[in-house]
Amino acid sequence: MLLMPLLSLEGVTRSVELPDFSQLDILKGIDLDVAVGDHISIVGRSGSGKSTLLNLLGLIDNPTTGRILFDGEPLEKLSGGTRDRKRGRDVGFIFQQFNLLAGRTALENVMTPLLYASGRQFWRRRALAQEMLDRVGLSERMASMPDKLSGGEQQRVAIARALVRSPRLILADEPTGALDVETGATVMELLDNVAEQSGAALITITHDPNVAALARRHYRLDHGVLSPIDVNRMLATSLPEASL
Ligand SMILES: Nc1ncnc2c1ncn2[C@@H]1O[C@H](COP(=O)(O)OP(=O)(O)OP(=O)(O)O)[C@@H](O)[C@H]1O
Repeated sequence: MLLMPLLSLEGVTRSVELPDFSQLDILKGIDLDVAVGDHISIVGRSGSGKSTLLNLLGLIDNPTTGRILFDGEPLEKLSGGTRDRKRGRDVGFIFQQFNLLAGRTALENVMTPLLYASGRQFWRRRALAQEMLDRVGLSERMASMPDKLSGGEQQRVAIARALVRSPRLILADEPTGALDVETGATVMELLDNVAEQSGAALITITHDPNVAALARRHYRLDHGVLSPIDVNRMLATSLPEASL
């Protein structure tokens, strides 16, 4: 029996109207199925449409045409409030610049998403945040402020925060972009492991082929067109970033 994908994009396009009333087609006919436990990478150069696609994958924007299904349910059928709750509960975001709250400890940062949870997750928020920080290897740094943590440690706090509500989909937008190569590789390995342990799907959007290579399925976004790629061949031929 085939498992139903967690997230499906069917013929998705996204266009905007420019000030001169012409139409800019940013995303063109995108088909993508993301299953529970998948790790997908999407590479693309600047301006290829990565952020636009991320906003669709993250249940933030609507396609211009085509459909997005989450758990087999078309998103256009959901009210704004239901969609917001689904995003809060089921989608975790990780960004290049960590986006931690300054002046709040690592533990408080990780607890923040649980303030919007209900029931057990809300009442157990401190213990759940402690468990998550432990899983990313920061049990000794729970009381530290972000500005006292290294870049790699800050990104591990951000990973703990993204995963603390046990989302089923994790979107990582240039997660290693602000880290040196070695720290970036360690952080990606950790992210891959904790996502897998949680049974979540992980989508990594990056311009870096080495980061993309860590995923199990690889895609390239080029002028709004998404196509599968053989990332190992791309690495072997050492194509420069501009040719992604
Ligand atoms: N609302 C908008 N109005 C006009 N043009 C837009 C709008 N949103 C995006 N674009 C254009 O669409 C293209 C894709 O934008 P997008 O931000 O998705 O690219 P990107 O791949 O994320 O780029 P980068 O890696 O530089 O952030 C760009 O040329 C951008 O200027």
